[in-house]
Amino acid sequence: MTIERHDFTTGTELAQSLAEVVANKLADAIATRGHAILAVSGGNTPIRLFEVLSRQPIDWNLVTITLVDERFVPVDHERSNEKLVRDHLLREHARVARFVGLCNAASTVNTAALAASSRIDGLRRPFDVVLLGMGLDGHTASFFPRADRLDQAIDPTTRALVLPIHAEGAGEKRLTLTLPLLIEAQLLVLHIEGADKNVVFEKALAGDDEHEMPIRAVLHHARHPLQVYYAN
Ligand SMILES: O=C1O[C@H](COP(=O)(O)O)[C@@H](O)[C@H](O)[C@H]1O
Repeated sequence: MTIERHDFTTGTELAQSLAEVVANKLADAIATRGHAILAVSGGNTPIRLFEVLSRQPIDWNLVTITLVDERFVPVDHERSNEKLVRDHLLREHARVARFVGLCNAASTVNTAALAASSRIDGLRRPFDVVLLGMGLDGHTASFFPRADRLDQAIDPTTRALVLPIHAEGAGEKRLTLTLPLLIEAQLLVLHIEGADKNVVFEKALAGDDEHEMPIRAVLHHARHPLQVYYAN
């Protein structure tokens, strides 16, 4: 496992620096392959980053944005990661990007996962940029400790793309991209803010049990150095 750590005094400085790095990577992909793919996390941490990123002057009409995970709620629900992306990232210059969500009007999380798998299967791999977050329980994407499908979700050899997943600590049922899609990203970023998350991250580095702290599956299998962006 190789980690490259980037520490910042404030979340604002982090957002500015990371937004430029992500935009440059997307612009490189556009120059080389004609389009770029960005997969982002939900939750609260990326809001400031999304807003700075949305103002980066790149060819957003050639960028596809998707999610690493989603809560199985209506897409206009306050806890929807899609809503977060629509409100904070798909605006300014980035409003013209193509968005591929994980939720649809499916009546069950299983059928939503099947539909999302076929949409994700249509995207070029490896993704150019994957932005991960981490919860205080050591989850990333929707790889929660004790989740019902955690074994398959963090299997680096699984052929599944999107899984329905449920865990006690996760609130609603979830949809998650599986580990292979994340670890093969050309630029893989873990974005964490706050001293409490830093403590959790140090604990993850100090142990091996991926079921206890599923973020370790990313640490163990990332194909390129994991870029850790941290602000107090
Ligand atoms: O539930 C989720 O939580 C994590 C971390 O969120 P945060 O609010 O602590 O930043 C997030 O990475 C994930 O995408 C989201 O679904």
